[in-house]
Amino acid sequence: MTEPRDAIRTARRVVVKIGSSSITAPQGGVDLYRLQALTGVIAKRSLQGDQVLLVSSGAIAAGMTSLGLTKRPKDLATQQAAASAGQGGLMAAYTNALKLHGLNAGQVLLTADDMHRRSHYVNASRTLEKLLELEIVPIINENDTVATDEIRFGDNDRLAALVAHLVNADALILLTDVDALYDGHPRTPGTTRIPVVSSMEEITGVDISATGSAVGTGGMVTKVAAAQLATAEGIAVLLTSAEQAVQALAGEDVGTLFLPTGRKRRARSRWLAHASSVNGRLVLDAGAVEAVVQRQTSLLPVGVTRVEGMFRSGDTVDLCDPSGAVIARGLVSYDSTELTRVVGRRLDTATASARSRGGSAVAARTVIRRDDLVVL
Ligand SMILES: Nc1ncnc2c1ncn2[C@@H]1O[C@H](COP(=O)(O)OP(=O)(O)O)[C@@H](O)[C@H]1O
Ligand SMILES: N[C@@H](CCC(=O)OP(=O)(O)O)C(=O)O
Repeated sequence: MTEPRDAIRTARRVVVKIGSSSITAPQGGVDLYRLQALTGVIAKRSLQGDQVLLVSSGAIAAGMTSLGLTKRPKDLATQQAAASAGQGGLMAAYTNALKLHGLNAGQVLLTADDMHRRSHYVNASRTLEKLLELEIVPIINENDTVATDEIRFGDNDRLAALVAHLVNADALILLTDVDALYDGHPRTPGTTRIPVVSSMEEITGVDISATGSAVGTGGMVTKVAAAQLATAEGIAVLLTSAEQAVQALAGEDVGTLFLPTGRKRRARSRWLAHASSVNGRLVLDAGAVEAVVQRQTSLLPVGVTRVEGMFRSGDTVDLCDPSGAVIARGLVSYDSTELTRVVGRRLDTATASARSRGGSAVAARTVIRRDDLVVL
């Protein structure tokens, strides 16, 4: 019988995420000792022939010393300045540490837009694939210096899950300053480690609200959300402390293992379901909901009852059932103004109807092709 943690031990492509608190000091600056311990673990796995990508936080915390700060800055501009001052040194530390093992590191800084836009996403995927092919260890972080409050990931746990989708990883390892998810705040007496989570419902009552270290951002909430994102796409997730990284990668019974809850889908579907940004909503009638969800057919104008939001052809829109619940997502082949003129019409009558209603003809066509649709 296979052990659940074999999924981690045997994974060929692994995304490891390390939090700020695990590679920097509480008052700022890179903690070289702990960074080298981490690179030792990554190098061992890489030299075994597996592919490891590292998502590393810590630029802001690393840059605090250059700015003369002893606390993580709260405002965006100072965070960006700290990240700018810190990212170079952080990357240099990784480059030097991996070199000791004969490995090269490649820096990849991503913005939320790189995930939202299909062309950027595909481009990022190509870059990462090339780095892996060349046996260069990708070291990924958010491009903090150009991110604004509205368009930032904010936490690297989500970024790590999206990177795991992007490269179709077999496993995601979230390394932090606590050795596992506990059934309450770990500082509360009597709380115990949760070794395995098979479905997110199992942990709905668990208190994950307390925030963690002085330099970290999301606490446990963002880690559980990241685990949910990755496991939904068939990726096993192991959450543990940086100190237990060796045991975690060896498949030992440490940390919390989140088992895959969904099947691996096509790359395009993964992107549509989790990374693309949604620009509008189409409300469908019951027949169209059944066609899209059960029979997985393309969506035709006749099944659309309402168009909400302003979008262009090629944008992502949510599909809702008559009660407004989102049931699917897809790439729409009409602008919103065009689509408004043909909703509810059969393909053969839509063109004429559009001409009579709007003046100019709209060539009636499929609203969303089945290949451009993902059921949620
Ligand atoms: N139920 C829980 N189990 C374990 N840790 C928890 C729980 N609830 C909150 N936490 C907190 O989450 C923290 C980890 O988050 P954070 O400091 O943001 O880490 P990182 O910098 O690695 O991203 C832990 O230090 C812990 O205090
Ligand atoms: N991009 C930021 C990290 C943001 C973040 O998610 O931090 P953490 O909660 O420590 O993983 C940085 O490099 O400082």
